[in-house]
Amino acid sequence: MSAEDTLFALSSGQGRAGVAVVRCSGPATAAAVRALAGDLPEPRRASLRALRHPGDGRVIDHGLVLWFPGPGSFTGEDMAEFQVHGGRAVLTALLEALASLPGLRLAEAGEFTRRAFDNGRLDLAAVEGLADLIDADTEAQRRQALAQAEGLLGRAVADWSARLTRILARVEAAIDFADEELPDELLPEAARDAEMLRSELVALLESPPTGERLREGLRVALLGPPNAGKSSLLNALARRDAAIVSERAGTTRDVVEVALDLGGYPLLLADTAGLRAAPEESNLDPVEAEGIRRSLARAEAADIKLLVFDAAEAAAPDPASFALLDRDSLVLWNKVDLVEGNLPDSLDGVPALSLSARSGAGLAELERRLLTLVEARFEHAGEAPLLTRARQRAAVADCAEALARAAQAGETALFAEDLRLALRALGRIVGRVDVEALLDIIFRDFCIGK
Ligand SMILES: Nc1nc2c(ncn2[C@@H]2O[C@H](COP(=O)(O)OP(=O)(O)OP(=O)(O)O)[C@@H](O)[C@H]2O)c(=O)[nH]1
Ligand SMILES: [K+]
Ligand SMILES: [Mg+2]
Repeated sequence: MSAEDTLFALSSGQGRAGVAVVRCSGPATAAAVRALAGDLPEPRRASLRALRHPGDGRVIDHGLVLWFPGPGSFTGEDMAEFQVHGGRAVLTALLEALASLPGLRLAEAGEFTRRAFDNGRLDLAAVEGLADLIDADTEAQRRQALAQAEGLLGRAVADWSARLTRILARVEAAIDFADEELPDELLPEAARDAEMLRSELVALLESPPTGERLREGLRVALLGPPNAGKSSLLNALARRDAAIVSERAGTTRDVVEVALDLGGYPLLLADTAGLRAAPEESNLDPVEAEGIRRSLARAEAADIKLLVFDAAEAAAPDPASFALLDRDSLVLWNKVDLVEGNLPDSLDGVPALSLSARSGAGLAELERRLLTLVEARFEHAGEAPLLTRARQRAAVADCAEALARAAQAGETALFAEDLRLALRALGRIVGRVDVEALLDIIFRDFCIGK
């Protein structure tokens, strides 16, 4: 597998389509275009050509050819795109024709992007953003992924690294010219600047993990006593029968999770087993007891808890569920179709909504309230979050720790060493150092043709 190989692959989706795109990257690209299209079209302009099989000259299809000479291409190498009719036989013939040319081979998953990275066209954080952009299901995910793919984190890392390098230069000058006349301020200034950077990084680490949640989905859990209608609400919100509903208390055992797009935000909505007070004392079916254990774990991990009660029990809500109420929750009085009169609009200071999973009353209001809660989580500075993955967060934490150690270092030489470690941690974010082990993991997430 050498960079001398020229890669090709179907870059649009698999299966029949109106138009399919086949990409090619590497030194033999120009020869491949000439072999199929007869000539090399003007760079970066779509040109209509008959594409012929180089073996027997038969016309495979008429299509658009785009020629992107390196290094100004996506991969940094010579590249071409063939846009042809997306029939299976057309693609088989075109891919076969390309494979027959010397120096060309089918690309592996993520290999185009890997070359873009190897040629310095993208840093590692941007590669991750690109993977997220391809996977984005909702509008908010798309915005965040695009900002990452366009180098948002890479620019921040470049700024932090430049500041650290200036600090390190002063400390190294203090070491190298220890015997000479140096300004007294050199080391104290370096220490002060290092501390300023450290506190900025700590503030970033302490901000909520918005970026990670936006990639994975905000975790919303439906919790409450058995038969309150949690599974019915899950189905109503998901608009499909994802969970089993029955009049038997204790129907749901395992956590049932559905992915929802709420106003452009990704949610992971979980239905859980009904909670009962002191399950270990009542002789509960062990399967249901395990279900309750899982419900409580889900409550713990949830970003937002929807506590569902039967409206008939609003006067004395079940204590096991009541115990979970906190500022991250919303109370739902379900089955209002069965009760008369108004229900309290809060419970222990937590806002409460009245609704009916059966009639649909109040569901639109629930979605509005939920969206407000979700927006409050995501829209804190109005800007795209810098950190979107645990890997990036860990590297920033390593950098901040090294800076904290630097502040404690008694000796100038140790101070310099910690600053170098801090710089190294930043280099890991963009893939400048310690990159080999990571690459396979990151590029594996891509599909062939990307
Ligand atoms: N009348 C009325 N019945 C409802 C409503 N929501 C749910 N039910 C009924 O209440 C019963 C229990 O509903 P589920 O959705 O299974 O309740 P659950 O909270 O998931 O129950 P467990 O999984 O056993 O904890 C079923 O017979 C539902 O049809 C509602 O809004 N109005
Ligand atoms: K039930
Ligand atoms: Mg249920």
